[in-house]
Formats: sequence, C-alpha cells, structure tokens
Amino acid sequence: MASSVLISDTEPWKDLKAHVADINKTHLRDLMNDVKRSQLMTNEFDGILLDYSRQRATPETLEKLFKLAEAASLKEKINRMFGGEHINSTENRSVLHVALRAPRDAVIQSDGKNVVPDVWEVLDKIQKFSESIRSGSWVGATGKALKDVIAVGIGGSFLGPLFVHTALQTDPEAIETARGRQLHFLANVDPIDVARNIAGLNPETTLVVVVSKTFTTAETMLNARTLREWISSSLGPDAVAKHMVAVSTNLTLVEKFGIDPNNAFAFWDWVGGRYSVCSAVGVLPLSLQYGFSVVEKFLKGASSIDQHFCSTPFEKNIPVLLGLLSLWNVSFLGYPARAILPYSQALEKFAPHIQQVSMESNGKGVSIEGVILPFETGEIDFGEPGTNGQHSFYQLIHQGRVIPCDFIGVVKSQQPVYLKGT
Ligand SMILES: O=P(O)(O)OC[C@H]1O[C@H](O)[C@H](O)[C@@H](O)[C@@H]1O
Repeated sequence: MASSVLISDTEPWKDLKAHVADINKTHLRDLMNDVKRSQLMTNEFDGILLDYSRQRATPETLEKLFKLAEAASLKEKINRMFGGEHINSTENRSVLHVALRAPRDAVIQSDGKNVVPDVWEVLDKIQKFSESIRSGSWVGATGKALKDVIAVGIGGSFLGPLFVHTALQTDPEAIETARGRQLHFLANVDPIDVARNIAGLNPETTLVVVVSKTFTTAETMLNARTLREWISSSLGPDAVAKHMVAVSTNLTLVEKFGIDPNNAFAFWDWVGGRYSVCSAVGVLPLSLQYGFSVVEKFLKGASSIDQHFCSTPFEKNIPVLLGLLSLWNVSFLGYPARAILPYSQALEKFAPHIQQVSMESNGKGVSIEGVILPFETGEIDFGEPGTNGQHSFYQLIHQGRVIPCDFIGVVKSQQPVYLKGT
C-alpha cells in the first residue's frame, strides 16, 4: 500500500464495511450454536487461552480482517519494529521495548548497534544493587538497613510497575521474598499523596527511587524535591547519596539533581515511556521488593509473548487477533468502549495500565502522514476486577449500551480458599 493511501480507501476496508450488514442480521445466540465456529475462534499459547467466540464476528469476518492486515502491511511493520527501524517517525526513533526482555545472547539492532548487551549491563547492575540493599550490606546514613522503598514517578513511570507490584503481592513465592519490606508508589502532585506515602515510614530506613524518562516531569520533580527535603531535614544533606537513586534516560539531569550517577539506572530513547515497565523503571523497584530472580520470571514471560507476536501466523497470533477485533468493534461496529474485567483481585491495576498503553497510543484523529481520518479510532478502555464491577457498572452493560468486554479468568488462584460445603 502506498503510504499516502488511507487504509479506509482500500478494498479490504470497503469489504469489511459492507460485511457489517451481514453481521447485523445475526444474533450472538445463533452464532454460539455453531460449534465449529466456536472451536475455530479459540487459541492457546503458553498457558493463555483466548476465546473470542463471543465476539460479533464469524470466521468470514476474520478472513476479511486478515486481508485488511495485509493491506496495512502489518507483518512488514512488525518486522520493522523488531529490526530496530525508526518506526516512531515523529521522533525518528526505534521502538524496541522488546529488547528490554530479550535473552542475554539475543541480537537486536538499533542504529547499527546491538542493544542487548547494554540492556543486560543495566539488569546486572540492578541485580547487584538490589541484593546489596536487601541483604543489608548497603546501609543508610545512620547505619540502618533500608527496608522500605518509595518509587516516585507518574504515567508510564508508575502505572506498569504498580500493576506488576499489585499482581505479585499475593503470589506465594513473592510473599516470601518480600517479607519485612514495603514498596510504595508516589505519583500525584497533590500533597495528600506525599503525606500518605511517608506516613509510618522512617527516613533512616527508606530508599527513594526517582523514576522519570525525561527527568523533567513537573509532578515527579516536585515530589522528588519534597522527599529530598524529607530526608535531608531529618538526616542531613549528605544522606541524600545513600537514600536516593534514580531511573532515567537523562543522566545529566539526574546528576544535577544531586543523585550520584553511580546510583542511576539508565534506559534509552528507543523505549516509549508507557512501555517501560520491563526497563529499570519497573525492574529496579520490583527487584528491591521481591528480588531480581522473581522479576526475571516476569521478563521471561514478556519475552515469550514477544516471540509469539513476532513469529506466529496471524490466524493463531493472540496480540494480532485482539488488535484486529478491537478495530472491528471500534471502527466498523461503532462500539467506542471496551471493558477489561479480570476475575482476579491481583489484576486490580491491569485496566489503568492498559488505559495508558492503549489510549496514549491509539485513537488518533489523523493518519501517520497527518491526514485527517474519516473514521473513529481507538477504544475507551475501562475496567474493574469482577465480581466488584458486577455490583457497579455491569447494569449498563446488561441493559443499556453495547460494550465489548474482555473477561479474564484464572484457572489456578494465587490464593485458593475452599470452603467446605459450598
Ligand atoms: O517518565 P517521565 O518522563 O517522567 O514521563 C511520565 C509521563 O509523562 C507524560 O504524561 C507522557 O505522556 C507519558 O507517556 C509519560 O509516561
């Protein structure tokens, strides 16, 4: 497809537009009676089962969506991303968050350089540093071990790490490795958030991690200055070196702020802030709380789905299927919202994380060439764990508007409780 042609001007798009009328004649009840269709519309990878049989779509819809993906050169675009090409055209940068979780021996190039050794240099540094804090070999200004951590950051420097922390909190292995430690997140510029975070904490035993890709974000810098004052007014200005570290791509500003560059953990401009949870942004605070080996498992899981996304044919490719179905719902069927409904309290912060990842990326009013789009894009994501949401907004979903829902179930709970006789 020539880059100046809008996707909505292609034949596969027009074909899907016409197909909407066919789907409008069907009822989900009848679609679900078609056993073969239901079997076709499931897919499994690495313990994840995707069942999309309850979408308002048929195998024919899928065929048409795959043709649209072809017209959009989706496969080539995926290859270009993994190949380190500058697909972030507005900033002229590679988009390589996948390199953050690549195995040590992988080769991923950006601007003619393999970036994987740089990634592992920082991961090794995090492992060493977090072990020294956790073991008590690194102590604070008054000689006490640092058992509590406040991670200061907002947006992508907050939501991903908070999501993973919330998910790990009730994992049996992570409970053991986090014993005696606390991890807090300070994001809001409202001083109430500072007050809540430091309540009950002692600066003598607290480590502050300032997390900011740019190191200029107003909220984060104000909160960082507030905590610097909290530490230095209680322990003296020299204590800052022992009690504050940073994660950033802007190491010059980190040093200017007064943090020892040896205690700064780098990442790179080819990591979009909202996709940075697998960089030091997430790995440092989470390793301090749970130990590096627990966090490494998270990186391995992310790497596994990267491989799946990169190499699996679209018919079986879970991220591609989810993306195409979202496009179908939003831009063809006209459903603007999507509810994310995990039936697991551990996934409580999943919807806010996806909100940023999806809504800060998609839903633009113009094409990548700046041409105004004649159709709606991007979904409004919201969600709550079930069953809480059932007693709140499900009423509207049942009886009011049509809202496509992603139900997420877990087969084996982190915390199984079986009450006899129920
Ligand atoms: O990590 P920082 O540079 O402090 O940025 C924090 C956030 O700032 C802005 O809101 C950007 O739109 C977000 O994508 C980013 O995550």
